[in-house]
Amino acid sequence: MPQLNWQNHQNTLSENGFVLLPPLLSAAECHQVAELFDAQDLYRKSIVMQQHGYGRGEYKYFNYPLPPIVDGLRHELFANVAPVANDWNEKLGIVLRYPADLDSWLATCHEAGQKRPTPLILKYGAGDWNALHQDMYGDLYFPFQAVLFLNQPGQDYTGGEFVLVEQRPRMQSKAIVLQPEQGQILLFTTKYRPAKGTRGYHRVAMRHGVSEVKSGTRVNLGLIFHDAA
Ligand SMILES: O=C(O)CCC(=O)C(=O)O
Ligand SMILES: [Fe+2]
Repeated sequence: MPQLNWQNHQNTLSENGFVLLPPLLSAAECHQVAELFDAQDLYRKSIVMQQHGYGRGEYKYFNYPLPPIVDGLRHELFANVAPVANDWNEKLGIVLRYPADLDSWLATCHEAGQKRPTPLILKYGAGDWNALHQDMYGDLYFPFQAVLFLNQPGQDYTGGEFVLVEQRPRMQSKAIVLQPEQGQILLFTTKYRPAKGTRGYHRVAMRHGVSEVKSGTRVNLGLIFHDAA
């Protein structure tokens, strides 16, 4: 991964509950990752979203061992946002602290029975979309997750914006709509973020989804840092 100004990105993530990193992968590298969608033997489970009421489209959970690029990004991102995760838990009065490295955190997940890998690859064609949701797979969770955008909007697909919704307590929700470039990574809140009020911090729940793809194909890589029960 090229050198990033992590201090700035950590601050933005902490303040807003999401941060869009500058493009980190070339178009050719994105293409290679997107092609994994059709690889045999890499996956533990395939989901056809319309069969579950999740929207429309298909996604697949990788099996261990993860492809090196997926594993490398998962480790590098975790190490750089774990300090923000700990700061959030402190602000929200949650006692759990995350270790500095992903392997120690995954060992904790595995000991608690959350052993199945959660990184996934999603493919949407025209008419496909992803309903607003949260990716919880057990009691243990990490407060951030990431998506890597593998196609170029306007060129490879139209529509298919990434949508974040903040469910503010006793107020109407706020929507954030993003259309990142190919090769960008978005880090965002998995469950809730701390927001400062008059009496300290309170929890603002966040959900994410994808608006309907109007044309073309949109493939994304999802990186979730807790494993699944
Ligand atoms: O396709 C997307 O951008 C959303 C993927 C998603 O929901 C996830 O990675 O958890
Ligand atoms: Fe998701």
